[in-house]
Amino acid sequence: MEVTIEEEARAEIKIWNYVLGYVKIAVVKCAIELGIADVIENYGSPMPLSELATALRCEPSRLYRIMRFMVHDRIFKQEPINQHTVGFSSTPLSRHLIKGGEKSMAAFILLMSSPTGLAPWHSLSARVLETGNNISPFEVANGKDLWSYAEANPDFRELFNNAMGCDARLTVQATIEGCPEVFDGVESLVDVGGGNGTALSLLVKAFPWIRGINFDLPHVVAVSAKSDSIENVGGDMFMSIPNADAAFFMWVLHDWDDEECIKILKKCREAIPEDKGKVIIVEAVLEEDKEGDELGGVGLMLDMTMMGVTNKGKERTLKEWSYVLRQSGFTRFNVKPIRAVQSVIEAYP
Ligand SMILES: C[S@@+](CC[C@H](N)C(=O)[O-])C[C@H]1O[C@@H](n2cnc3c(N)ncnc32)[C@H](O)[C@@H]1O
Ligand SMILES: O=c1cc(-c2ccc(O)cc2)oc2c(O)c(O)ccc12
Repeated sequence: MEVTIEEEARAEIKIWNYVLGYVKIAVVKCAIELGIADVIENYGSPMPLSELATALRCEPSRLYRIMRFMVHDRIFKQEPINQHTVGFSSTPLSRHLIKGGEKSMAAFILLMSSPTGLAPWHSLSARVLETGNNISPFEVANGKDLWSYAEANPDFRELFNNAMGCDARLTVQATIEGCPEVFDGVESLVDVGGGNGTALSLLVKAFPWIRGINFDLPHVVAVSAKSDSIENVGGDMFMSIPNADAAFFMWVLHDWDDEECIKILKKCREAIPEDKGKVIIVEAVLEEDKEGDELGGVGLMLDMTMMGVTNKGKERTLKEWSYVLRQSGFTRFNVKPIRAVQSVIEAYP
């Protein structure tokens, strides 16, 4: 088939985007480390380069080049201050770079751009080969699987748990806004693999009738947030799960293969009441590839991440979720899309 000049031109632009693909994460890492988004947000009106450079103690011409890149990528806006000067302003995107902000993804970006975060990507091809077995690129690079490595390295554990907390804040907010009815009548909720407790603390705040149990590996809950309405319980979800009206799983089942998910979900069935119990699963549901479906593209990148960092984890289609749930003894389920890469799946015994 004939290739048009436009197609060839688009291909060349696209290949340069792959060649220089690391630049975007390098620049946002730099912006987070310098605190650029924090300073511009606090300034409250368009901030001139000279003041930004002074506040951050940066060399103005190099800071200008960083800002020019981020304005081009629509991270910041450039707006006139007067006839002669322009200043930089925040955008919804730049607010994700504010450290500790409620929409912050800063800790996630710091995880992904850290040496440990980048290490898995050097051995993805080995994983795909027939000889690749079930050892993840993460384990090849770090000598241990993700969970054992996190247990042995407190600094990495904190980086990882803080990164997951970033997503939890955004996704739980989207869940609360998108399908609050899921939590009606739920008096006790166990968050299985709840990490540092970010998700559960937001859920009990939004739905104050819920008594929460944050359940994770013992070394994780040892440093999880403490509160009156949440009990932290350490254990292994493959062995047993604390009893509750409902079990909540966010970004946990995609870390495991079907057989492992079925084991976990069978333990979960034992933990919830047969009549009014349910599981609430917050995970991506992959769909057929649709042109321009940006969220679908994020789901597929997440699937690559699962291939890189877990030994057997993967993202699942609706058919694959249906298989896992039915094999675990759940008779019916529904899927609720929310404003996130994940959807909310409610499944009943
Ligand atoms: C990707 S994180 C998700 C954390 C949290 N649900 C969130 O979305 O922010 C997966 C969690 O599963 C936990 N986990 C791994 N193996 C586990 C096990 N055998 N029993 C209980 N939790 C486990 C990890 O410690 C980690 O906190
Ligand atoms: O988005 C992620 C990223 C990771 C990750 C990346 C790099 C590393 O060196 C370790 C972990 O892990 C994730 C994960 O386990 C998960 O359940 C969801 C998302 C991510």
